[in-house]
Amino acid sequence: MRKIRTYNQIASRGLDRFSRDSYEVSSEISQPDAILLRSHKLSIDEIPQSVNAIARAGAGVNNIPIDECTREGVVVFNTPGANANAVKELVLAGLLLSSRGIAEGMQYVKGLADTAPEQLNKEVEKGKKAYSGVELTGKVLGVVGLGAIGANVANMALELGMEVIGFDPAISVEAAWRLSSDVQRAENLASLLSRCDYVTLHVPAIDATRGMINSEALAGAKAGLKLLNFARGEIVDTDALVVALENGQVGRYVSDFPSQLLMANDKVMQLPHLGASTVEAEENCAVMGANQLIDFLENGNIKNSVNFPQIRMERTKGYRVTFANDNVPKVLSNVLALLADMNINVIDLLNKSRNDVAYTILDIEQAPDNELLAAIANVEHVFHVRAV
Ligand SMILES: NC(=O)C1=CN([C@@H]2O[C@H](COP(=O)(O)OP(=O)(O)OC[C@H]3O[C@@H](n4cnc5c(N)ncnc54)[C@H](O)[C@@H]3O)[C@@H](O)[C@H]2O)C=CC1
Ligand SMILES: O=C(O)CCC(=O)C(=O)O
Repeated sequence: MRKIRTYNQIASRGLDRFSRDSYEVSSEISQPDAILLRSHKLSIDEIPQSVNAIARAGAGVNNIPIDECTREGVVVFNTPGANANAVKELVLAGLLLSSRGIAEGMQYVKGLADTAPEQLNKEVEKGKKAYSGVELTGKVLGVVGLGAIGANVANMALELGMEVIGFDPAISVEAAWRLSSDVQRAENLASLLSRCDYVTLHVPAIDATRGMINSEALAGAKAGLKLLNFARGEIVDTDALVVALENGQVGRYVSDFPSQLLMANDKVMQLPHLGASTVEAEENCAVMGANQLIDFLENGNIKNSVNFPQIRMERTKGYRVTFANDNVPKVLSNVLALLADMNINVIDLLNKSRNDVAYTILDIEQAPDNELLAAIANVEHVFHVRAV
């Protein structure tokens, strides 16, 4: 019986992927084979030795200690694109909320609850001028990060009649294909900020992006910028934002990563972390995360990992062993020599690498015993071995 430890609310369509005959799935397992989670901030102490894989049902993996996982041979997955549409739709709401007095107008109407019915229409008509706004059509939107979400947002904004400028120095070929050729390319962040009425952020929280919207960036922005952050709170330097809101450089800030510092600011709209909170996105992410875990636990295949190479080998016959090692010469040949010395025949093998990590799937003719697994683990530079 394999064991999956969950954190957060995971959609049942995803959990149902684990057959009850072969898997135990619960939020209370102490020695799991794998972890399935959403935004829970996972500390290294919550990852026991038994864990071989972690799946993040979502895009951002800044809640998982990736480097430590890699060193321990723990494969970390995410679910690229599975919640992109949900975030795109909330960005649309953010664009509208920052352009029209929707939220404030609703508050105003609620405040008229005690008004006599025959007076209500008169009061509403009298007060409405305070909540008028501007249209999106014809305005310029800057999209920072043109991955699954950013590309969706950029294409949607073109449909709304906006002019769209994108910035992404590391855009993937796949993402570039998804993007409309009408999206203009900014050479750098400063150039994008200086030209846009609205800017929406869709980058991961990594060293290069933390605090990227700082006082220098905001000083170069078009005055009255409407800034949307549905990526991660730490991408915006909140102290710098407070100043920019005060001096009018930023006209509106909408985010689903609330900050205590911005609570009382009338120009700020803060939501709970709701970008991916739709039935559809939660199901897509849970199903994709569960499928990836199952294929890894049962076959050693890796798809959509953020720290290990993509690898898949068809299962035909024999017994499967996988191992991970430092990506240096001679490790594979040393393992094969060891198997030859033990008179074990290899049926098939596949080896892939990514940065400092190499990973091998090996199908052999006889069932691997503990002696064989220990011998492979002892080969210099091998740091993880598993009989699958
Ligand atoms: N509010 C919410 O509920 C959600 C928030 N997110 C956040 O949105 C982020 C993006 O999600 P996806 O689009 O699915 O990821 P993705 O990986 O498809 O796209 C991220 C893009 O950012 C680009 N990028 C990286 N560094 C950059 C930089 N310095 N400047 C400009 N571009 C840069 C990458 O090249 C990539 O194209 C996630 O990492 C997560 O933090 C994702 C889903 C839901
Ligand atoms: O699971 C969630 O609700 C959060 C989604 C998210 O932030 C992400 O996918 O990066």
